[in-house]
Amino acid sequence: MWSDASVRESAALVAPVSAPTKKVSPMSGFLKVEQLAKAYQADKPVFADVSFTIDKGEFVCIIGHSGCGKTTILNVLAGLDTATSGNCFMDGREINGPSLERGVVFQSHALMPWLTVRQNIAFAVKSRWPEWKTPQINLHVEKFVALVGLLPAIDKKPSQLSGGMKQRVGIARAFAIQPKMLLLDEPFGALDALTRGTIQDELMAIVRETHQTVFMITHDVDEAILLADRILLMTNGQETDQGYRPGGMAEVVVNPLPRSRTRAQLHHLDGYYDLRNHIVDFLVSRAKAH
Ligand SMILES: Nc1ncnc2c1ncn2[C@@H]1O[C@H](COP(=O)(O)OP(=O)(O)OP(=O)(O)O)[C@@H](O)[C@H]1O
Repeated sequence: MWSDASVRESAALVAPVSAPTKKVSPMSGFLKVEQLAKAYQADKPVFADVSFTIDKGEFVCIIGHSGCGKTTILNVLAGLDTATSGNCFMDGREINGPSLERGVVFQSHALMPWLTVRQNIAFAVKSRWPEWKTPQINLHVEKFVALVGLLPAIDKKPSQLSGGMKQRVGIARAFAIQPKMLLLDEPFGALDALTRGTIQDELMAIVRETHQTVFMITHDVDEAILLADRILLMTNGQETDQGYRPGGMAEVVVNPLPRSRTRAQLHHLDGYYDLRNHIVDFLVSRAKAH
């Protein structure tokens, strides 16, 4: 899933803001996904009839077994892939290509190895605001590098950074273009547990502070419970006695835990185990991985 990450990310960074389109959606919500389907084989769609909305400032995670189509949905939202049928709208406009209105972070950080941290982020900032002069770009870059605690490494190249630091740069870059929406495809998947926890905390703090709208793929149930306001549960496509049934959205779970939750106290909160068991039960008995 990750081999084409740098191509996808570069496309997302350099593409112009999508032009307005005429289609208007009847559903409410900042992001609207309507009856999305993707089929590589016409008779066996990976998923079908996927509809959901995300409100402004909401953090939504999607969970499902490998192959159910999570990355495909994220790529369609990023404008890097097209659905076989259905529509996606953000802020009233149809998504029909990559746009700097949507920041994307992949599992592999997809930094340009020949550029320093500052230059990697400045590249994105210049694409977003071509009229800005160098001092303004530098100030802006420094602000977001500081946000992820990387000022001491700002003039280093990716090869001089640890995996966690590189992932922080990717997050700083996504935030620096001040997108209307952040799309995160397992951004912490390649990190060790300790680093992952620290960056989860940082991401949560920045998201809360900036009221960022986020759509994130994760395989980690605790990560979803910590970060998400709502968790989308997806089933895999499967053969049944009645024939092939495409994958789809089985359930949308609202996170009842207080938004002020932290990683350290999560396990002590009322409702945590009920929520966790519900999601794990879904994955074990209803999601049907192949
Ligand atoms: N270009 C392609 N051609 C054919 N099939 C594809 C293509 N891209 C993805 N698929 C298939 O579509 C299905 C969904 O892929 P996708 O990467 O969206 O799943 P996912 O839920 O993100 O999986 P993972 O959790 O492993 O990343 C998989 O069965 C995959 O093999």
